[in-house]
Amino acid sequence: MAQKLDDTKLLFRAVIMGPPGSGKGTISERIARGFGLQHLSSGDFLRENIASNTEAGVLAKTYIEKGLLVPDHVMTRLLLPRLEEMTCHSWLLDGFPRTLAQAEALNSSCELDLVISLNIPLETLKERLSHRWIHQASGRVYNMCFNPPRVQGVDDITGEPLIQQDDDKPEALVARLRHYKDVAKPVIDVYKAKGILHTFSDTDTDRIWPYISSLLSAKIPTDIADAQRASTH
Ligand SMILES: Nc1ncnc2c1ncn2[C@@H]1O[C@H](COP(=O)(O)OP(=O)(O)OP(=O)(O)O)[C@@H](O)[C@H]1O
Ligand SMILES: Nc1nc2c(ncn2[C@H]2C[C@H](O)[C@@H](COP(=O)(O)OP(=O)(O)O)O2)c(=O)[nH]1
Repeated sequence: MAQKLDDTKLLFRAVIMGPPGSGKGTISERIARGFGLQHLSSGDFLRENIASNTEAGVLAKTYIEKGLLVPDHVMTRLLLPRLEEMTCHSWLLDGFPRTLAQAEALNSSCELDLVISLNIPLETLKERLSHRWIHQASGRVYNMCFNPPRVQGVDDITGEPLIQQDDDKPEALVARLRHYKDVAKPVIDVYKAKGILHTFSDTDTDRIWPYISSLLSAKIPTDIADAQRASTH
């Protein structure tokens, strides 16, 4: 159940998990908009730290550039203080935890209400990522079929060129998806054992979304959603 801080404030904490391309970013945006949860993306947070040259950002960059996960102690040192600042907010974490060690660290710092796991067929992931283009500075994501930019090849907001990440290219994908499975399995098992895991399987985000939306409507009391929407707008 949502954690009660005082007589008036209820908080809701959720995690969204899934392999690269499963729609975490797309669905997180819809949840943030529809239910007022603050969307915290580990990738965006790392990019902000890299852009502002923080000590952790400089260190993280050396791993990301090699296509490696950032070490657990760096991630937890970055993310947990950020979550501790959010004591008055309901949030949705995207991209963290990715490993068992990260899940254990998160577990000792807060209690989660819900974990959404996206289980999308491999062929669909390959197809989607081969069409994914991003605006590198902001992390804004486009798909040339699903949500294309207004002008082909350029970011809607800045007009800067879009790029395709090397690890979204077909030759890197299969290894990346296999690696995700190996690392995520024990994390998923932990949340399953806690009884907070909800798994969604389909080839289309638009078909999954109504189920996620009704789950959240049932789990998030209306007064939390209203209060969160009011505080984020
Ligand atoms: N929880 C984490 N633990 C370790 N490294 C992380 C974590 N989150 C992000 N990273 C690092 O930052 C990079 C960018 O993360 P981001 O989530 O934006 O993209 P991604 O790995 O391409 O995944 P996805 O396609 O699922 O969004 C990752 O490739 C990884 O190196
Ligand atoms: N064709 C198609 N593309 C989709 C669908 N849902 C999301 N996408 C696109 C948006 C992105 O370009 C790409 C991956 O989605 P994302 O939200 O970035 O996923 P994730 O890597 O954060 O998990 O796929 C979908 O349902 N169909």
